[in-house]
Amino acid sequence: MEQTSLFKESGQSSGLPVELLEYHPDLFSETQSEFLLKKFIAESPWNQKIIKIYDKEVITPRLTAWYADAEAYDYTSLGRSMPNFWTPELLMIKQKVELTAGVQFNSVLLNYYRDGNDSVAWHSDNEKALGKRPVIASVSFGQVRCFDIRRKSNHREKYSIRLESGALMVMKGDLQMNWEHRIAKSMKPMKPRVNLTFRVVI
Ligand SMILES: O=C(O)CCC(=O)C(=O)O
Ligand SMILES: [Fe+2]
Repeated sequence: MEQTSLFKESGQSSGLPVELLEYHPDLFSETQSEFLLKKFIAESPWNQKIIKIYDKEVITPRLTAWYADAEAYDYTSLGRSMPNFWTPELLMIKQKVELTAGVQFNSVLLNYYRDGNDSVAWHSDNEKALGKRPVIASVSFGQVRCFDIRRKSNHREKYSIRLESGALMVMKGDLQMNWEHRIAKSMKPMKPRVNLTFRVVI
């Protein structure tokens, strides 16, 4: 079973070296973030996926939508659904994120956490299609949620970073190789949050 967060809210500094994680608050203003949050919630083609965990089918506790360049991926051979076409808002955000991250992305995964019951379990984004040391740029709109990080080889080595509305976090280097992350459920009342993770799929 998934647990609620064990960590104290530790502010904006993750404590991790910048070679692994960068945090850029206020990439988008409060007004812009509020506008984009509402637009994404209302207009994205949200899916709720069913995944297998230990042979049991479970419904993912959040909604997702994904977008990619038409030529970015051989979708059919990987059994993935067709991506959606970029919207003007996503292209605007992508451009801004690319300037700060210094990488050009060809896809984005949107996650919609409706309330404190929505979450993503411990994982690392180490799919083959992302390459060995992927740069993943994560933009958050809406409710501040805690992003927990733990070392794979020693779960006691852990960090937690509050992802604020309008902020950009860049994950890179060995982060996906040696660390896992999650957004835990919360007992506190939580308003909606939309997160965008820009990726390069190869
Ligand atoms: O919502 C977040 O901040 C994290 C999402 C995430 O880890 C993912 O999409 O792989
Ligand atoms: Fe992730």
